[in-house]
Amino acid sequence: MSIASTAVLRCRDLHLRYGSVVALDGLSLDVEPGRMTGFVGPNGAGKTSTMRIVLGVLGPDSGDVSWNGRPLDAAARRRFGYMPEERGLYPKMRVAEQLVYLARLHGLDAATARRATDDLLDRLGLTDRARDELESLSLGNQQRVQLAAALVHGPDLLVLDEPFSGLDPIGVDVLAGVLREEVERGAPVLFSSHQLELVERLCDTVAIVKDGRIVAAGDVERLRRQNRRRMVRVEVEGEGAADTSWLAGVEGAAAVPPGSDHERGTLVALDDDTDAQLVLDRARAAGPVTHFSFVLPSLSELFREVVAEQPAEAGAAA
Ligand SMILES: Nc1ncnc2c1ncn2[C@@H]1O[C@H](COP(=O)(O)OP(=O)(O)OP(=O)(O)O)[C@@H](O)[C@H]1O
Repeated sequence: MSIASTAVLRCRDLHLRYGSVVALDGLSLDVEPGRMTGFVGPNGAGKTSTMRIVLGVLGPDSGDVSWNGRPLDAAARRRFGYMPEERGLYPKMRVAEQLVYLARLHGLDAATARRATDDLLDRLGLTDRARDELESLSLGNQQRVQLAAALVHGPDLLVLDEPFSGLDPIGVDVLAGVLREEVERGAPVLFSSHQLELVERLCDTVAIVKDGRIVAAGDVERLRRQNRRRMVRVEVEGEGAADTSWLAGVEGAAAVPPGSDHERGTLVALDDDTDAQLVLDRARAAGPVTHFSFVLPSLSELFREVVAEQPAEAGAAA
């Protein structure tokens, strides 16, 4: 798709208030072609508000949104696919019928709408549910239909508000596979999520928002590498990850609480001037060291750091 291959969404200096609550406080965000962008941040940080502005559901108090270098207008928005936070399909309508209907609303002719529907139901593993009423499907399958609704007109850009919430691992894999195909087809994807391991696994780019502003953004791997905080993973034979007593007394070294992405051994965060060899010496005193390596922080660790670090200047009443 020639248009989508150069497609870029730019949000610049968005401000939005709900009464006295500052929801967006100068938020700027790019969604680049060929990339899956994860939009993460604490509850109430401004993700849904930003997405609603992109889709024209809300207007910002100030700031601009452009698409391919031009101010975003209604015609361009009709070519976007949106999965809102409040899922809004018809519970009593049959799955395929509803998708065909939505595709026709987007201007597809009947035959094309039916083809697009069949194709999507197949990709999302829902072919055998095509004739069922939406409300008879499990919540996870209803969510797959929601994604189908955002995709049925072959959009130029996808904006998805927590598309993975509540899905089982197979549902996650199915949705992730379809989204990856969409990115490869030429439609960049912006999705919000609180599942940071998932974002790290799926996304090329991440934008971290806090108090209505972006506090870190860019290539996920580069952000992890740029992080100035050094960490080592240490495994001491016979010592469980939870037992970090051997580290006691090493100044400028702190055990990071175990998480699912670093279950083996102990992850130790080092201050700038702490010598990692001191940690190794202490570990060897506790027992044979079976593993010692420097590791990059995970996205979750990065998130905690940038979200905790930035002073909360805005977001409350002004
Ligand atoms: N309709 C509304 N009226 C008043 N305040 C609102 C409204 N919608 C959002 N807010 C406030 O605006 C701020 C940003 O909310 P938003 O829903 O954009 O955040 P979010 O990052 O999507 O949060 P979450 O991760 O919890 O979904 C919050 O302080 C929220 O309470």
